[in-house]
Amino acid sequence: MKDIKQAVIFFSFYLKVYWKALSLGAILTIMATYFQVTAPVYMGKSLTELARFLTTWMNPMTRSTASKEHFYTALLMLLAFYIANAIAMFLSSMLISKVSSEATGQMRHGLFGKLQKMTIKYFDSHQDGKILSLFTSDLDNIFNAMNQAIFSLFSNLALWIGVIIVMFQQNTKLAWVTVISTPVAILFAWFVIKKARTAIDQQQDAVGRLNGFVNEQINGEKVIITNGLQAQSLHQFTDYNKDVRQTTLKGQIYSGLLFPLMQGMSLINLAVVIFFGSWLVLNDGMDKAVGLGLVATFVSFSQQYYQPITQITSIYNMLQLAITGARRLSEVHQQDEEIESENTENLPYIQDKVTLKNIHFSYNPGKEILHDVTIEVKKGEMVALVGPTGSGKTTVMNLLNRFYDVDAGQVLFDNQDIRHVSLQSLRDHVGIVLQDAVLFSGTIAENIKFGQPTIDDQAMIEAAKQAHIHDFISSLPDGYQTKISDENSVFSTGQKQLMSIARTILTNPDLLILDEATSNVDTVTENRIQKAMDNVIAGRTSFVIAHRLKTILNADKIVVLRDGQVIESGTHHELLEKEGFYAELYHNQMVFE
Ligand SMILES: Nc1ncnc2c1ncn2[C@@H]1O[C@H](COP(=O)(O)OP(=O)(O)OP(=O)(O)O)[C@@H](O)[C@H]1O
Repeated sequence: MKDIKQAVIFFSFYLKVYWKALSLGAILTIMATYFQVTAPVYMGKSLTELARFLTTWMNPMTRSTASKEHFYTALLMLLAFYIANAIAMFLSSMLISKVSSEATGQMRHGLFGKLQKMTIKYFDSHQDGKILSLFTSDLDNIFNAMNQAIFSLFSNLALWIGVIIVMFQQNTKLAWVTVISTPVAILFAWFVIKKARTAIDQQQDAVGRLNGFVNEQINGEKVIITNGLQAQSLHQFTDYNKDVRQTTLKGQIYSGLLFPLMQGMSLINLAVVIFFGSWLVLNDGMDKAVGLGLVATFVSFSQQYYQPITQITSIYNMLQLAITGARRLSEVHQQDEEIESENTENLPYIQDKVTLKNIHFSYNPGKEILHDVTIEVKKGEMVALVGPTGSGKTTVMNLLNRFYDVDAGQVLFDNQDIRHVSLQSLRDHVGIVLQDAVLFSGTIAENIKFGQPTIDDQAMIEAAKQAHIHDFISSLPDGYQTKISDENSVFSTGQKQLMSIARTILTNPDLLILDEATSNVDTVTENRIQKAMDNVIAGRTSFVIAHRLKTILNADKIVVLRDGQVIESGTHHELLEKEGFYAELYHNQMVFE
């Protein structure tokens, strides 16, 4: 029920601007229904007129007065009503399709826009695949439901009500005979739908498990091949696949049962209507020609009456999927956005220092990750953060860029708390080089100039030179215009890293955060990356997350983190002399270098 309420709010929000088109669609549907339910009356009339004509014509006394005029008029009306019905249906469905595609476009836009305002916390805690499925399966389900199911639901409901009204106008007894079996049909349909739904849920779970497995295996293919685990992988796949096959079959059997079941009910009902109709004509003293027409009319009504029940039950799943999709999209819209403080000022350039002051921080309530952390970096200096995995180095970086807000303490640029400056100006001042270099589809030039497309080529080339990647780019046939997404231009991790360093150099950040990434590359590339990093760091206020201690020997200050606490800090030599945790880390690493 809560889902349905949420879906109604969601759809009303996106559909309210289309109220005129939707009202017109509704009027056209009602008109189409009127034509459709009135047509059988003319069919009956034409048969009555034909019977009357034949009776008059077969009697030699009255033959001269026999006329087919009324028969032709009724036939023409029948034809006109069918044509009018087809035109109104066509216009209405075109209108609904237009509204559906435009509204889905708005939903897609709204979703993407919302994601752009979302906190990093959201992306940290939601899998990429799940976010992507909002754009693919959820929006597809919503579009299909709006385009087919909602239109079908409305037009079938209108048809159902219309048929009931016209049937009772035509003949109450036959109308009761036609509708009497409805509760049985709905009960059957309900039972089958419930079974089908459980089976389809199981099928979707099985498909989800299979996809998860395939995704994991593709990502880990190198490990599988190196360890010769292909046969085992295939064996596991066979089990997942079997599960999907079995649940799909079960789901299809139940959902496939619905249509023939309703069709069967409709045919039984038809036989009952013909039987009682003929009985009524023979025993009710009705004019035989009128009676024949009436039975023919109710044969048609009986089919029309069952058609909406069959259609509505068969679109139930489609509607259910759209309701789920609307709930999932609504949940995204309810997520927190990045908090832009009131009275925000622009962050001035650093004059003296950047400080993390007595920081306490937790991602989730009750589990503090950083405990009273204080770190200071003077303008133009480099501070290196070192510590075992999970000690909180990346978390410090997240706080400096205000991806998360601190629980207690302050992040200060000079004496300015970053919660009181605009997010945009903070992000303009801070440049980040991440461990995993991210390149977007487009050319190399577009990637280096990312976010500042108007910058001139000379500055871009200069940045690439400082990042030690210019020579490589120049050696490519298309140089800076080489397409990143091109199948033929697959760049190495090191090359991607250097390009992203060039991008950061070009933004000329006031504060640089560098998540050192030299573990995945060969020694030559590692040296080039190191030189590029030295270039980007030179004279710049910077925080470096160091994984390899030999790269930060020249840092102005090394801060050692353990379990979210600063346990030591000083220069490399000072820390070695202390013979504490850092000295131990350093000696241990040097053994492997
Ligand atoms: N998004 C998150 N939500 C909840 N906990 C998190 C999140 N990110 C990190 N943590 C937890 O915070 C702690 C510190 O993690 P952090 O990534 O800062 O460590 P790190 O020193 O950078 O580690 P590494 O050297 O392995 O990158 C860890 O216990 C980690 O499990």
